[in-house]
Amino acid sequence: MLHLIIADSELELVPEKIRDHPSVVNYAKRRGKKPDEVLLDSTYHHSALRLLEDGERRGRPDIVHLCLLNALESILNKEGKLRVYVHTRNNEIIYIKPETRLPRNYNRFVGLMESLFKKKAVPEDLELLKMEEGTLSELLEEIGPDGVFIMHENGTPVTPKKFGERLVGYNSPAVIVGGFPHGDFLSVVEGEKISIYKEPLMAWTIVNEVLVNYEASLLW
Ligand SMILES: C[S@@+](CC[C@H](N)C(=O)[O-])C[C@H]1O[C@@H](n2cnc3c(N)ncnc32)[C@H](O)[C@@H]1O
Repeated sequence: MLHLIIADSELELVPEKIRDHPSVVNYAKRRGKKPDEVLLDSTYHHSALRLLEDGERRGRPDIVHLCLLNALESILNKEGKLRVYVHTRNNEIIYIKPETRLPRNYNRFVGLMESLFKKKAVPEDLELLKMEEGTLSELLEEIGPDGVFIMHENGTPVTPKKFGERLVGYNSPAVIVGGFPHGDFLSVVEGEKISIYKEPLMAWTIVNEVLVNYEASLLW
């Protein structure tokens, strides 16, 4: 079983500091919601983001959406060999049941995340997605992996194929991918840093490469 963690993800409700900014107020009104009920989104809140610390990297629910679509629709997940978690910059953890079918449409995904922030579990009966407070270290402690790998452009260079072959040597490895567009991890955890390409790649590309190469070594 592979544990995939999308870590330090830029997924959050609009922070209090910019809730009365015109870009936020108008956006919330258009969507029939209150400013404290909507996700921060760099596409719509670009001018307000400049007022926030780390504003250049925040408000990227699209990264989480693409990583989750790729992971949940993977052969590895369909074979029951994958668990996926999202850890956010504000130390929330989203637990996702493998049978979850996420909306393909981005706007519907945003609506789903907003209701998860509000209710802490969606749908309330099945709890396919559940949100709890927790740091990345606490999540790792709970999972108890026998290997921790941090995907990082400055890590030890390994080809994707060789990395897949290495991962199958573990019973339940954890692989951490950054759910942010620029810069480095905010969380500090122990683990082996791995680079699978000479340049930085998008988080969802790394997710695909890791899952496909692990699957190839594990199943075929
Ligand atoms: C878009 S990157 C993060 C931003 C990157 N530091 C930059 O400034 O361009 C998102 C994540 O993908 C993973 N990643 C990106 N390139 C990688 C590479 N060449 N090898 C391994 N992981 C990589 C890392 O986990 C990283 O945190």
